[in-house]
Amino acid sequence: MLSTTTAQQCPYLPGDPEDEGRPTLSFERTTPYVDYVGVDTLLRLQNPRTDEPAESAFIIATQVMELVFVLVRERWEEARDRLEADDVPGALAWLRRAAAAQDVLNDSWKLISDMSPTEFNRFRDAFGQASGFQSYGYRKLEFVLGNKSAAMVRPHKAMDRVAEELTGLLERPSLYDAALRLLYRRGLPVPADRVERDWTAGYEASPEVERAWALVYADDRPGNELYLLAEALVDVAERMTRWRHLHYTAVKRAMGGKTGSGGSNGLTWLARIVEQDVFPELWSLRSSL
Ligand code: HEM
Ligand SMILES: N[C@@H](CC(=O)c1ccccc1NC=O)C(=O)O
Repeated sequence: MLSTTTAQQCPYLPGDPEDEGRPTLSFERTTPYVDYVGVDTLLRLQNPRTDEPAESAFIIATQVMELVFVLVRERWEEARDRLEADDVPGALAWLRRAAAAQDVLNDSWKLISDMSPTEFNRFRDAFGQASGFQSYGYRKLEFVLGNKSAAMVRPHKAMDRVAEELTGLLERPSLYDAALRLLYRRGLPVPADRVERDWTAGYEASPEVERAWALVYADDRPGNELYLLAEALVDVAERMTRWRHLHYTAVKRAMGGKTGSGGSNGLTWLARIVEQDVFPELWSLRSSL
């Protein structure tokens, strides 16, 4: 019963002779936790423009995804750098961690996946022309994966730092380029125009690259690190496509086939993106194995 609760039974009450081993309770200013994590700053970012509760969920889901985009990109960049350094086990470890972060990213759709058109309409006017299409965090992810397009830097031109970072990623080999360059160094018949090229150009699938991967798949023993690499890339690719598909379904559910706030024709445009395979040859080779 509550009334009989004594100081000894409560782990937080001070004055207990056996205080050691318990958490610190007094601080001069804020707590070190609030300082380190930036909790006050973080929570100041909650500024819904309407009273519709679904708007709060929409903003938080978007913010959560923007944060996890950063983690996924950092991990893919680590994996890319490990591949460029011929360290396949290192790359595999980073790809595994990236896939775990992608799982969290995909799970965060649950925060808004049941939003109805009526709820969405109650705050849709409030954000004007804002659209996820303008997310530079997402664009960086696409560039690191290898889906390059100079036109996609344009919306960010007025933000010098962002435009510079995007251009930097546009101009260097992607994660997939790094994997193909490694296959080449390991003696697989990757065509020369995939080993050195204008990295700003979009990736085009190639039958020769498919054949090179097929040679890797000929030895599926766990000791073949190139086979493990291929399958780790497929894990990443599948999760990316799943994100796009979850997005597509959320859009279909919340706004049907209406025009997007970013100016696209919405679902029709997003459907084309869902259909594009990530690391295309790693999927096409499965028809001939
Ligand atoms: C139910 C909620 C959502 C709806 C109705 C929606 C709607 C749309 C639409 C219609 C587009 C096409 C571009 C346009 O014309 O606006 C789009 C693009 C996009 N959205 Fe969403 N979205 C939702 C949630 C989210 C969330 C939570 C994120 C996470 C950041 C997000 C990120 C993106 C991105 C990155 C694009 C560009 C995709 C690409 O370029 O391939 N969206 N969204
Ligand atoms: N394109 C969406 C809105 C949208 O995308 C959006 C708007 C504001 C803040 C985040 C967004 N996220 C996702 O795409 C629409 O057409 O309503």
